[in-house]
Amino acid sequence: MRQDTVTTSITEKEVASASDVVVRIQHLKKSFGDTHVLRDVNLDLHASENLVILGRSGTGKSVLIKCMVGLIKPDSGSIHILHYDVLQLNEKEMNELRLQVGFSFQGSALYDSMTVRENLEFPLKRNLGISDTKELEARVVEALEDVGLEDAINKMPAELSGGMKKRIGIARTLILKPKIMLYDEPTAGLDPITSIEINELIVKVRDKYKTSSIIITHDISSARHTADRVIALVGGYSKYEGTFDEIRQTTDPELEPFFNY
Ligand SMILES: Nc1ncnc2c1ncn2[C@@H]1O[C@H](COP(=O)(O)OP(=O)(O)OP(=O)(O)O)[C@@H](O)[C@H]1O
Repeated sequence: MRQDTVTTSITEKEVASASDVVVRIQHLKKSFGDTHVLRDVNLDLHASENLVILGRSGTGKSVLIKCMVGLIKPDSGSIHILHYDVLQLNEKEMNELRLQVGFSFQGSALYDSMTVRENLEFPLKRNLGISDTKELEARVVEALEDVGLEDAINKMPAELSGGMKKRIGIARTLILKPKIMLYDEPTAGLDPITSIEINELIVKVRDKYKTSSIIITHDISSARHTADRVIALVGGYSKYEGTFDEIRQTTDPELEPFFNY
C-alpha cells in the first residue's frame, strides 16, 4: 500500500500510448471560495480495471467526477482520458470524449414520460444517429439483457423499483458501449440485496466489455465487491492506493471508521 498515488515522469502525450493507463489525473485542485475541496488528487485508471474512489460524504468525489466530464473546471492540474487532454478540449472534442465515457449519475436520470424502450433508444438516436428499427431493437434488448431486465422494456419508469431504475440507468449508459464508465454512488439509497445486484452488474460490465471504470462511493461493501484497486480521498488528497484488503489495514483516523462497520 502506498500513502500517495503514483505520479511518474512520463510525458502527457505518452500517457495513453505508452501504457495501459486510460485515465491519468495529476495534481488536481479545486476550491469553491474558501472551501478547498480537491487539494492534490492524483490517480491512474488502467484498462479493464475497476478503480474505487472511497471517501466520506462531502470529500469531493462528485466534484472530481464532474471535473472529468467537463461539468466543473478545476483550478489547476491535469486530466487525461484516453488520448484527450480534457482541460484543453473544444466543444466538439468534448462531445467526442463524452461518447466514450459513460457517466452513471446518482439518480437514474430516466425520462419519466418515456417507456424504458424509449429511454434506451434516445441516446442511440441522439448520440449515434441510429434510426434503423432492427438495430435499435437489437441494442435495446442486449442492454436490457445485460442488466437482467428484458421484461421491463415496455414499462414506464414510475412502474419500476429504485434498484430497477438504477439498472435501467446503467443500461442507458452502457448502450453506447463506452470504453470508460464513471459510477457516482451506484448503491446510494438502495437496500443491501439490491446493492449486491448493482455491484455484481458493475463487475459483469468489466468482464463482458473490458470496460475501465471509476466507482465513487462511501459504501464499503460496494468497494469490497467491485474494486480491483481502491484510492481513498481524504481531506482533498488522494491517498492509500491499494487493494481493498490492503486499504482496510489503514490506521488513518479519517478512514478507519469505514472499516469498523
Ligand atoms: N458548485 C458548487 N459550488 C460550491 N460548492 C460546491 C459545489 N459543488 C460541490 N461543492 C462543495 O464541495 C464539497 C464536496 O462536494 P461533493 O458533492 O463532491 O461531495 P461527495 O464526496 O461527492 O459527497 P456525497 O458522498 O455526499 O455525494 C462540498 O462541501 C460541497 O458543498
